Amino acid sequence: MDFRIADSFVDGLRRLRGPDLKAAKTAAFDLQLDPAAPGLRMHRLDRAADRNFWSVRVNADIRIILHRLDDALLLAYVDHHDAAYRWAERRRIERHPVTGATQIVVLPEVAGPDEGTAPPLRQAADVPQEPWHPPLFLDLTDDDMLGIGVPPSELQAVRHASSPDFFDVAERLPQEAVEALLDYVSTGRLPVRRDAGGTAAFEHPDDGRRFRTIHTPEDLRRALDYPWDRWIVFLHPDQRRLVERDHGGPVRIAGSAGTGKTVVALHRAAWIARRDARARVLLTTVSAPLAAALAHKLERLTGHDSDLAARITVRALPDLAEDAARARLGPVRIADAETVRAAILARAAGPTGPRHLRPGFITAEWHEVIEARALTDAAAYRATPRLGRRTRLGARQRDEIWAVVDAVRADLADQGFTTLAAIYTAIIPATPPQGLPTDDARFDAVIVDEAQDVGPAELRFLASLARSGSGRPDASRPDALFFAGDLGQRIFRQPFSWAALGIDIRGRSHVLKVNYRTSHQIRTRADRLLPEVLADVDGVSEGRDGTVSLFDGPPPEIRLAVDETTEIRLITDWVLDLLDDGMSPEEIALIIRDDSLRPRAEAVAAALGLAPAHLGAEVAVADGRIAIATMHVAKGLEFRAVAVMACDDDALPSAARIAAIADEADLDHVYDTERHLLYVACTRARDRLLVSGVAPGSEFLADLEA
Ligand SMILES: Nc1ncnc2c1ncn2[C@@H]1O[C@H](COP(=O)(O)OP(=O)(O)OP(=O)(O)O)[C@@H](O)[C@H]1O
Repeated sequence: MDFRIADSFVDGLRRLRGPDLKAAKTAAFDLQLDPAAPGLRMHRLDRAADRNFWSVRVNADIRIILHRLDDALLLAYVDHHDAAYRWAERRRIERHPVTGATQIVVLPEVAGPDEGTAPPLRQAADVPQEPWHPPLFLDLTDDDMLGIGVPPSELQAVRHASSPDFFDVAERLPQEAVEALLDYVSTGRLPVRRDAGGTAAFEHPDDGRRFRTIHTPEDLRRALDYPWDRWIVFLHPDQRRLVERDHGGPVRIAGSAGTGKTVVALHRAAWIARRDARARVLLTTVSAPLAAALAHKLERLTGHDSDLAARITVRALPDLAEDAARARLGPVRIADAETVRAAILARAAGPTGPRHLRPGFITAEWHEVIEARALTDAAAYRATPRLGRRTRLGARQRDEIWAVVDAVRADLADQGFTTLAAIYTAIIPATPPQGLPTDDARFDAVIVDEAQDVGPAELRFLASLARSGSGRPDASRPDALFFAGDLGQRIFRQPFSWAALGIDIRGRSHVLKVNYRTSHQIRTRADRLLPEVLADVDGVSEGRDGTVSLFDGPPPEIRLAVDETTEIRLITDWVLDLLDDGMSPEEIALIIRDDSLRPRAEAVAAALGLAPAHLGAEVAVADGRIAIATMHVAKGLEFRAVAVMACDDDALPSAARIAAIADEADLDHVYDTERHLLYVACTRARDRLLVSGVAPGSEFLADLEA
């Protein structure tokens, strides 16, 4: 007997509390163990249009709605008695006549006011005339719509849907149909239909979005443990394919913010570890707070499976490098940016320093080129392309710079410091097999999130961590390297060629297109900050066109105030409205460009009478507190409502950063990353977004408004 749960069951569970929730889970486990157990008091629902719906008594008030076939049970829904019955009476579970996908169809003829097909009629006399909006899908034939999975009963409603009411209709449609219709609205074309080729019931690729087959009690426990996290149980068919496929070499998953790249990376790690009971997997990312967030999510995904958890290492890239360096070199102390700046200044401005090169230029060259690539000798530096830094440097100038770099490295060593380049040089094996990390220290699969911010030396280090059958690192081995990232969110690193370092993802780059996080209105607005197609140095392009959000919400607000006090007041009022609407403080974040703007965010919290949670490596979101985060820290987080505040003309792009530019060509890099920062900040919002500043405001706001 096949046993499954539906996403609607998980949604129902999410609304239950305390003893009801516990009892519903217990009943679900009992059903899985023995659906014929007499204690379950199961009976067929006489008034349901679908004759396979049964009710199971959980306690005096709660009922599970079961869909029962001879050879399959599906936990379809759970709720208080009357609501559960009403749900079942209005639905039918059926296979789509054209696509073959199994769908939960809402029956229009008995639809209630919350799910009626026609908008209510208004009295012409007392309601102002609303502007007329043309139907969006009049040009589509029935066959077109059936081909994308619109249930036959919804053809009329879809045909007449216009932009203001599309999402009302969409609530009754299966996700695959909503996605295809939105794609049609944005591109004028229907997506090519996935041919499911005569799959059995519940085995169509789209069925995985809403039904999950449960094989063991452990499977069920995992699915019900955190019912509020749908991604743990239900994947989009594209996500599932990328997780479970043999890619035949290094692969990169792209997609704009909120399309589930991290979710795919997490599932991939768990999938590889489950597939091979001896596999060791590394799941890594670019900073410690992001790694902590990954570890937390992975724990949810793997549940109590301690063997699985033990074989998946989650660690931030800098920490991995430091661990490896310690193992090789003993205790290490890495020079921070300020120490490096001071050391360069002392050498470059001294009597032997180069005449025509400013210390600021050398410092940028140190970070962007020399350290990022872990260069150790002048010849390598001379031969290095300087992407993103277009000032042409002759061989003599490069030698002059190298002389400073050499001296600075020696000075730092005298002070007991090492540099990242020294670390990477020590830990990246140059000529195998000498210097290889032992096999125990390497991994069968290396999975990297936020890959857009990985630098060249880090990429080589990652490749060296991939284990192969021969005992040598072999990054081209299928499954060895899996990257997830978005070029539009590159905020730390200069671009560089992955192919030149032997990591060739050409032909293995995939773009996710369904945005689960951000409302249609917020996503389309934020997307205006970036070009439709971004390409990396190797010419691999990532298109953002055709991306869809599955829900809608209020349009984002962009407001400029005459001064800081007025801005603080307008944000305070905005948050008060949200709180009045029932949002909790911890669902709201104030995001600022950098720490210098923190007092303005604190003033908003104070005006609201709320304690702030200053997010960072140590502090997390806390109940009853409003979050304050810089744009860099906000990366990887999400909130129901976000105010991106203090977007003044000198804050974004950062005037301080622009003033520090030594190479005019760096201006592009600074502008790009500042723009990306605003994009990252705006896309942390699920439902509500306010972008504010003091007039005239950041020049980027015009793009958001355009
Ligand atoms: N299959 C899914 N079903 C439901 N929700 C999903 C699914 N996949 C992703 N999500 C949700 O979408 C949101 C964004 O997911 P995720 O963080 O993986 O996106 P991302 O592409 O990595 O975003 P970013 O680029 O901003 O880091 C999360 O709330 C996640 O739970």
